[in-house]
Amino acid sequence: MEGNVLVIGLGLIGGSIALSIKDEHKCKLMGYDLNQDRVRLAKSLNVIDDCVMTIEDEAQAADLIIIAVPVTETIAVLRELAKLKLKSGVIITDVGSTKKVIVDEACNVLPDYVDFIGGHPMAGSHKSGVEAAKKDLFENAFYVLTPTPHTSESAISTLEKWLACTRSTIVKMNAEEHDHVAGVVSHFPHIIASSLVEHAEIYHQETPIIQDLAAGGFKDITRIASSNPKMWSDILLHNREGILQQFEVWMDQMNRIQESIRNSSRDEIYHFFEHAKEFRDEFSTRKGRALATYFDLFIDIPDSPGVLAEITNILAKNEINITNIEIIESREDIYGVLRVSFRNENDRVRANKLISPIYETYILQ
Ligand SMILES: NC(=O)C1=CN([C@@H]2O[C@H](COP(=O)(O)OP(=O)(O)OC[C@H]3O[C@@H](n4cnc5c(N)ncnc54)[C@H](O)[C@@H]3O)[C@@H](O)[C@H]2O)C=CC1
Ligand SMILES: O=C(O)C(=O)Cc1ccc(O)cc1
Repeated sequence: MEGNVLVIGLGLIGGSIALSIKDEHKCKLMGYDLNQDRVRLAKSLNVIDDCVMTIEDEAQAADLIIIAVPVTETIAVLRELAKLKLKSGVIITDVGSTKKVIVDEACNVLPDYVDFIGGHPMAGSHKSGVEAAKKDLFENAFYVLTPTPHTSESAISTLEKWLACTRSTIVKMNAEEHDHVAGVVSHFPHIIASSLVEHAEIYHQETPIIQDLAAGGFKDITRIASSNPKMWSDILLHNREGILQQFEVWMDQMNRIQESIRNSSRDEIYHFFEHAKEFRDEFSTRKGRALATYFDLFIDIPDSPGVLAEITNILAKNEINITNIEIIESREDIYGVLRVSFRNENDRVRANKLISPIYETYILQ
């Protein structure tokens, strides 16, 4: 694709889309952020071709505008864009984690000659900022678009062509459906993750060793509690009604398991875990990966000096980039497990071919 692209909001998501588009399309990629330091950082990191000091400067020349700011700010940006004389046929999209309020506002304020299509790449991280952006962030994740019955087919198809570079799986649904689904798999779980951390904190005051012993499962289930509190407050207030309904269902479920434990009802407790396990185990066999773009290779390593260097050297010599590396368990008497994360499936497959003849490797599906 060719044209002028303007990304408004140069954080984790805006930065990642900008990198991906810049890598694939012959376009001029301009970036704007309320925080001018962020714009300059994005320029020095080569995330954008040029800095924009006010939205007016470039919005009027843009063929594609991507709004990648917190959801309440998205409303303010839409109102600002509505005051400008934009190019006829310009496509405006956003990346917000909620859709109904945003799509309704876009329909209300934008003129008819502009095509707005709500968007939500369902992948990311608890990190923020352009410094955490990566061009493969959305690879293999779902990317939801929420056209309305009035959205032109040609605008949807043009946006899909622009976004093909993300190598995500695009799915279309209406904004209400999106908010319901995102509420269940993303918004509500963020509340639970943070409440588990708060729960531990209550006991930690009397028993400080809790913080040291919190490991494995607790860390996995609460990783997202380290996300940006401002971003998540905005999301919950946008999806307020849906979230409130889910509280009812959740409380009911908690009451039921509490009751089963109170009655020492082994069968009911067993079924609670069994049922959850069965549904959870189905996730990994389904195509596409929502909310995660990690390509991990697990390697059994002896706990001896030089092993890490050996593995990273092999990968470096073969020009395979590592996005993360972590020793999961390392004790003197047993093998440790190294988790090495890659940008994409191809890198993981290549790494596995190189490492598996030397050490035992695993790929968890
Ligand atoms: N973080 C994640 O994993 C995901 C986030 N999202 C959505 O993407 C959007 C952006 O999130 P992140 O990139 O994570 O946040 P971020 O905090 O990394 O970046 C947001 C950027 O927007 C800028 N900004 C704020 N208000 C602005 C305004 N009025 N005009 C211009 N710039 C403004 C901030 O200075 C910041 O640089 C949010 O709507 C969020 O719901 C969607 C998918 C995943
Ligand atoms: O860190 C994680 O796993 C996330 O949950 C990332 C995320 C955050 C917000 C979204 O709207 C979608 C994905």
